[in-house]
Amino acid sequence: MSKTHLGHRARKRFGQNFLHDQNIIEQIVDVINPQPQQNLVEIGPGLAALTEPVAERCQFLRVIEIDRDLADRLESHPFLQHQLEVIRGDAMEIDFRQFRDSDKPLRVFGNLPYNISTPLIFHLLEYTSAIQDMHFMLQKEVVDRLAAGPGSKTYGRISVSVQQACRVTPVLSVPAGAFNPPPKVESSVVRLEPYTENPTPVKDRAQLHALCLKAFNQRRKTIRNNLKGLVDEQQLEQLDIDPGARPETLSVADYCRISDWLTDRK
Ligand SMILES: C[S@@+](CC[C@H](N)C(=O)[O-])C[C@H]1O[C@@H](n2cnc3c(N)ncnc32)[C@H](O)[C@@H]1O
Repeated sequence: MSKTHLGHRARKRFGQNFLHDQNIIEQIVDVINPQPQQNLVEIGPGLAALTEPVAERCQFLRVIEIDRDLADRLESHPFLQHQLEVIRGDAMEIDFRQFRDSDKPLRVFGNLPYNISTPLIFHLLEYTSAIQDMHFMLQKEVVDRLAAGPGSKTYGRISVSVQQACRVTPVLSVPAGAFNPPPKVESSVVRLEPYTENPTPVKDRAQLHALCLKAFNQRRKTIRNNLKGLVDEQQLEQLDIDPGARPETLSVADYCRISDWLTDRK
């Protein structure tokens, strides 16, 4: 356990790095831009660094917190009690469709626990039809991967899967000193906006995710080799894909074409 912050010992296993820099907190809340009556959900409110200023602007919000001590604190918060619905549990197990409201599209935000940020993003991709936007603090390295285009060293499976579903915009760099305890890495805030009119539709997202896992398994190998047993060379050519290309040179649209071919073949 690390040093105390507001009387709470940060728990490593829950990825607890609490924001304490008021200037950065204000910048993040400005980026989220919460409005009265909006349907907001925060993942990992912790000691309410973002919760308080967001609740001030939107009047009511739901928060999902796994740490029982922190959930207790939030439920008895001196001035937020009536503005919060505290959901105790693991965000990875939450069906976000339950928060859908036909008049108020869901907005999700959070300073995410870095130890589960990638699986959590994949979990949230299952609910993009119910979500208007997401703002997350992540390791800078993860934000770079989310935003990377083909040909870049950081372009990989998560870039393809997330960019297929969402517009990705890195919005703010945050130094380690803004947190208590400071993480060992740099952080960034990213905005993810699920497409309403998708420029790269795909028939089955689970198929696309499985395909990308295989395609990027060995980055030095060609796409022909990585997809051996799944798609043969001739088929790749028919799909207008060079079988000798490396996985990081294929576009999101290329992966969607292969994925749809696999789906149709089932
Ligand atoms: C990086 S801290 C951020 C805390 C606070 N929002 C802030 O910015 O100071 C991550 C928070 O997520 C909570 N958390 C960790 N794993 C979680 C999970 N699976 N589901 C929900 N909350 C989780 C932690 O207990 C902690 O409060």
